[in-house]
Amino acid sequence: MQERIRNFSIIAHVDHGKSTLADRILQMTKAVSDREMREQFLDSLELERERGITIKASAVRLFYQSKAGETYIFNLIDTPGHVDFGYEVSRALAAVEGVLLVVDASQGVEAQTIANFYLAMEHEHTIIPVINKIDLPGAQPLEVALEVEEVLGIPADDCIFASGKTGQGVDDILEAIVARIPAPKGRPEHPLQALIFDSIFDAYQGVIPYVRVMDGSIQPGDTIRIWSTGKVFEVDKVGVFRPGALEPVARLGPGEVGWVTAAIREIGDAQVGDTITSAQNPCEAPYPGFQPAKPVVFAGLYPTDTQEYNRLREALEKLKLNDAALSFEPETSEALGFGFRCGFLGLLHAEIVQERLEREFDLDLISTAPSVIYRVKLTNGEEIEIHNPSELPNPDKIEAIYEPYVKLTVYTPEEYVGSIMQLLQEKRGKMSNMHYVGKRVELVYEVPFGEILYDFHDRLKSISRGYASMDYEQAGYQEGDLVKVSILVNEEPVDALAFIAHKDKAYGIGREIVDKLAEVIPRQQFAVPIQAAIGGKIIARATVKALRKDVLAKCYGGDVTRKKKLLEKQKEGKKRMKAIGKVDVPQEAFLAVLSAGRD
Ligand SMILES: Nc1nc2c(ncn2[C@@H]2O[C@H](COP(=O)(O)OP(=O)(O)OP(=O)(O)O)[C@@H](O)[C@H]2O)c(=O)[nH]1
Repeated sequence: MQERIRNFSIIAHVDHGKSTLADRILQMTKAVSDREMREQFLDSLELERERGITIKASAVRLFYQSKAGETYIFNLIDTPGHVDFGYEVSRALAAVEGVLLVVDASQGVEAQTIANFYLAMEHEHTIIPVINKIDLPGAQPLEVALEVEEVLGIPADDCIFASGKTGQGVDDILEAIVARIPAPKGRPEHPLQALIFDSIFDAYQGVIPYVRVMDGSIQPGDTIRIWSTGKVFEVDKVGVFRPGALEPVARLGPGEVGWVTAAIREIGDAQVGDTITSAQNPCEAPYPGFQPAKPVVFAGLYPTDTQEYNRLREALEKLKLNDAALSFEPETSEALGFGFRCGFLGLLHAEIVQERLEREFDLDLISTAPSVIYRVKLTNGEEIEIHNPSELPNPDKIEAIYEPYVKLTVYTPEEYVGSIMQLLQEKRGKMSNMHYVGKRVELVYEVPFGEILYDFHDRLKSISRGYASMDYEQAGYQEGDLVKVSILVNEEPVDALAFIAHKDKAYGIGREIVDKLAEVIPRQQFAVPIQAAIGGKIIARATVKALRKDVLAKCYGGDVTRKKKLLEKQKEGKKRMKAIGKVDVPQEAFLAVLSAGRD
């Protein structure tokens, strides 16, 4: 039985066609009938479908009848490709023995192709290179196969040419999965050791951990222990993933991928990365090698309606269960009231969390501009971490400020190298390596993380006509000449608008922000000054001019329904506003810092 199991993931640079290929595999293994088939079947979140990207890894069990006539169980774990979600990729990889490394035949090897390849190598997985989208008119499958050989050291002959769209070559992929990927090794007679690689929260069943059984087996009625918390539960059901459903089975043996219900109510009791073992006969050690997700970007999330604070907390708790990388703690802002400081893996992650909170939990939120984590050495010798720019102490208390750096790898055709180097210089980057791989160049830089957080990726794409790609990893802290810029609206400092910037850039950014705020803050009955300041010194100012007439003035004595309509409309418009003193400030204003001074 165990020798007929194949556990694998699909990894690729973003948009190289993982989800489409997974769809085709589902279809060709008859897991989904042609009638049920819809595009990107595994992307079950509404948001994933709309954005066309995969956010969460999902698992599915398939049956494949090989050309030799034997039936195999395939457990396919789909993974996201965006750099923000690298954590999900590493979790998925801990649960499989092999990967399909998908490379777009018209784009070739890109930064995340390389990064994902190394992740798979670290796990010592079998790698099946798939040159995908060969149906495209611009496809150059042979050249890309040679590039795979040159850059990654995988023989070009190992590559399978395929199209997830037309299905061409997909049967070769299925045969290669059987032939090249080893069966899982687990030992049935050993004590249970199961790795939690994902989990969901169900209102009725509680936390449902998704597991990969490493050793031993698990079945209903077993008493299990969660390794890190020591908590004990009785297993209610176990099962496997069928397309669109959780299907119960009698037991999960070594090498199998499935789910467990055990009336686990507390969200913290079955964390991703933890190990489940037997309470009576525990394994010796937890499954190693999991990197806990570490948020690197922080932003405040506040309900527009202060009454919704508790609902927001509950929503965050539920979401966290489904998203191991999310962190949050209560925060109060003078301007925005009670909310949460939330930690994310990157900006896309932050955006997605906010959208999911609003859609799935029907909340209306204001978010502050995301910021990196600064470290500050105080004059009294103490060292603190700053997750929120408004918390930065006064300059006289600060000895040094340190900002996070990333090791940024850019992979580009050689003709764009000049402009990319210029962009990196502007971002205060320092080159640490550059080498040619055929006609492509790999640039490695150390850059302040805060500098590439906002629009760097867009700018890189635009100056290279979409051909350059990037990947980054955190690379420690370095001292920086940084200052806090406060923003004052109607003479009042607004804590939620404060930001930290390099001294040389602070003036420019401050200028742009006050101009932007003056644009987006609606006119009031009175003129509203907007100012940027460093310490007590005003560095920029702008004014929101006073309204000339009030909305109702023109229907004075007129039609009552029209008047009502106008008031309704005004209320609508207020939805995403926060009153700061006497001034209504819209959501856009809090994000003004994102677009200002970045180019
Ligand atoms: N012509 C052609 N287009 C394809 C093929 N496979 C995928 N595409 C298209 O490429 C785009 C990206 O495909 P996805 O399957 O969503 O890519 P992905 O790698 O799963 O993307 P993420 O989930 O965001 O990482 C979509 O517009 C697909 O329709 C293919 O074999 N041929």
